[in-house]
Amino acid sequence: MTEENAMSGGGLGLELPGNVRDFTERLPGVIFQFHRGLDGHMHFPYLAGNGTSLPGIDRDALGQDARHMLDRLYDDDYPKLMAAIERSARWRVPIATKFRIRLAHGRTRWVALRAQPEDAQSGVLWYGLMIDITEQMVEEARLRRLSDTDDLTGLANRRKLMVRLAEEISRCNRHGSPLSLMLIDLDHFKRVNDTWGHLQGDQVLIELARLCRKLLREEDTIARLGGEEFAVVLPATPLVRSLPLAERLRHRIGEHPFGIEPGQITVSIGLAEYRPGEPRDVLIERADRCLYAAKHQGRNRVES
Ligand SMILES: Nc1nc2c(ncn2[C@@H]2O[C@H](COP(=O)(O)OP(=O)(O)OP(=O)(O)O)[C@@H](O)[C@H]2O)c(=O)[nH]1
Repeated sequence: MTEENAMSGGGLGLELPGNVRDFTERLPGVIFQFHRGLDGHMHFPYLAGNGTSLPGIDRDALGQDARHMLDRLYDDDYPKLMAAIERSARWRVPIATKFRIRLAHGRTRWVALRAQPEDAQSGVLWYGLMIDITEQMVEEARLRRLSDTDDLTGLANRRKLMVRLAEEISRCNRHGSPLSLMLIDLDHFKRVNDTWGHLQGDQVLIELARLCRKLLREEDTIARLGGEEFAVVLPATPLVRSLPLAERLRHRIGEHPFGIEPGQITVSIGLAEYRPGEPRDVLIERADRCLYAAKHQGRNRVES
């Protein structure tokens, strides 16, 4: 069978436009054969497509050595792709993965790769395709940001906080590192709204978020749980360190003008340190009980 016949649409009577090379070079992606030899050497015996996903990468060089592409992968993505290739070679299962690649002029593109392995005389041969999915990934990241963010303050929202807390708890249980959870609630916020109006109330919430961001570390996740309640996840922080931090935060908030006058805005804070093995909700309940105690004992205070 000639190359043309093989691609001619079989019994459907469809004619391939032009020759196969013209056809493949117009595809909005790349089709390829990828070979890994018994000695581990990798190369692309065949590579065709309009190449939009690979500008700056010399195709002829890839025909000799796949490293010309693999060397451009992001550090995090390289081991992921290597593991996918290894798994596919060992179990003869298809590869379905995606990775980021650095192209000419500092550009980064996301590439989706699908490939089917076959036994080859001197190793494994994959037949596959690569498609540029950068736009889709950018849009996904935008939507994820939206669904993780509190509209008013730009902080993480409750959903995001729960995810981060679960991640940090699992890290604690694995490595035994300390973790604190801080719940912050504005005192008499209803009075603030009633006295200065809801818009000014909103400004207070925005300013409080800014102040927390400024006073806390980059690794700390600050979230607005809703209304006038906030939470902070403090990784690698035992109570002996989070307690003075909470006191400092409370103090700084109390003396901040907030566009009204200093002393009008105060917060109550409940603080709890994670106990290894404890479920997430129990930690939250303990911090919440401390917050309740702080309110009950007169507000503008920290309880742990
Ligand atoms: N401006 C503004 N106010 C909000 C928002 N969300 C909740 N609030 C107000 O926050 C107030 C919360 O009132 P309460 O739950 O009684 O609590 P509080 O007045 O802060 O009293 P304590 O918490 O007991 O000190 C209500 O007046 C809500 O309307 C918001 O997004 N913007």
